[in-house]
Amino acid sequence: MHEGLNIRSEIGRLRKVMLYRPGNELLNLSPDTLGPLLFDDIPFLEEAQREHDCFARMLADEGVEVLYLDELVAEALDAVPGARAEFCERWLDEAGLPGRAARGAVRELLDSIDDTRALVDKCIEGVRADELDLSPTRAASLADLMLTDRNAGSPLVIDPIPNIYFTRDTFSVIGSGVSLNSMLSRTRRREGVFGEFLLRYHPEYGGTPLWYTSDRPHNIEGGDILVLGPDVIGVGISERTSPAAIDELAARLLWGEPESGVARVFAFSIPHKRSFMHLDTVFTQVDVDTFTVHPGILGTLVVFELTRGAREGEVGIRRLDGSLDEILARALGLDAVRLIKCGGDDPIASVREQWNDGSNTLAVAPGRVLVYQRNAVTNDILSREGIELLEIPSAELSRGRGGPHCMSMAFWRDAV
Ligand SMILES: NC(=O)NCCC[C@H](N)C(=O)O
Repeated sequence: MHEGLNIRSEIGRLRKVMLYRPGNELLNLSPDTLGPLLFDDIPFLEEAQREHDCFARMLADEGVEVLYLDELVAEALDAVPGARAEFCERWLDEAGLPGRAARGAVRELLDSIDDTRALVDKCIEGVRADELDLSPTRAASLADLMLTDRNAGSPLVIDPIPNIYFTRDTFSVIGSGVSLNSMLSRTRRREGVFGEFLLRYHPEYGGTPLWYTSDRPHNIEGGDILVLGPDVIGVGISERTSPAAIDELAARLLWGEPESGVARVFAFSIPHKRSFMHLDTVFTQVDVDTFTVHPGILGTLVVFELTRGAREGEVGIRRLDGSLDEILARALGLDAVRLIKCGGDDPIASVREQWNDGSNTLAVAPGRVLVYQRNAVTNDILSREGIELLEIPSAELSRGRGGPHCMSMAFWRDAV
């Protein structure tokens, strides 16, 4: 048993991880909502679940304890009297439902669900108008009527939360604390509520030190945070993560109480576009001195190092010169690191496989990583370079634009 949280690297033997198995929320995706809900296509649910179960089984076979987000949230809500009702109200606020009567009808629907995990799953699934008892006579406002009128409104009163299977993003374990992230998009901000309650009320994880909180105005997402070593993290300045959020996070990690153990924060500026969405779609660590990288990033990077400044509470910032491998070697305290290019030197394979998360790997131990099976060119190169691969079937899971690293939140790793 590994109690609590302990993440001081990206590669130490993985002991405990949090996943979320895709569920009925994917059935509430439709062509018109793909854009705002950040999907590129609609996955075939049954197959996505089969692939995800295979992912979870491979982790378990490696001796990793696999926890599920919805189960943890349900345990948290059951642990404290009143937590379930508080969660429902908070989730309703975040859903942004305009009509008062509609809100009451959704609350009734939630209250009719006995099992708390089923309640949590319902909140992820979304709510359709035809599930509600909201006759025109009960509707209190135009907003209520528009929500439920077959000809005027959308069939969905509350959207699904389909990206929640990317558990990497809404909160990030750093050391034995957590950055509860402030997500950029509306759909992903709604995910934050689940982490918030887990970290507030869960018997084991409640009371975890928070290095950042989701109510902060500056956006930061977990895919941009890589724990490179016991005292050093990397953060992407990206489409999703603003420099101001990194300033705040760094100040807290470097100076706050309780101590985080972090003494250096490397901020990597990456292009603001969907294929480079987060730092972990650009590079991930596969061994003590080895990373797999998107070749598109080589040569274009601006990097800063943030450390304690001279005066209490002050953060010193230095712009770093050098290539990505030199900067990563400096961060890890090594003479050199090896970068393995996603897709090798083939310009089409490299962009195609990066689009399908070829450089988004999850290490279960140094030199042993989970990868998507579909990225054959990259996987072949990694194997030839001596990295042991566990390949996950990935035809459907990849349609959400995230790989094994995005689909997992590591809770506990042994020291390297
Ligand atoms: N860390 C990651 O890169 N996560 C993948 C998130 C994919 C999701 N569809 C999103 O756009 O946020």
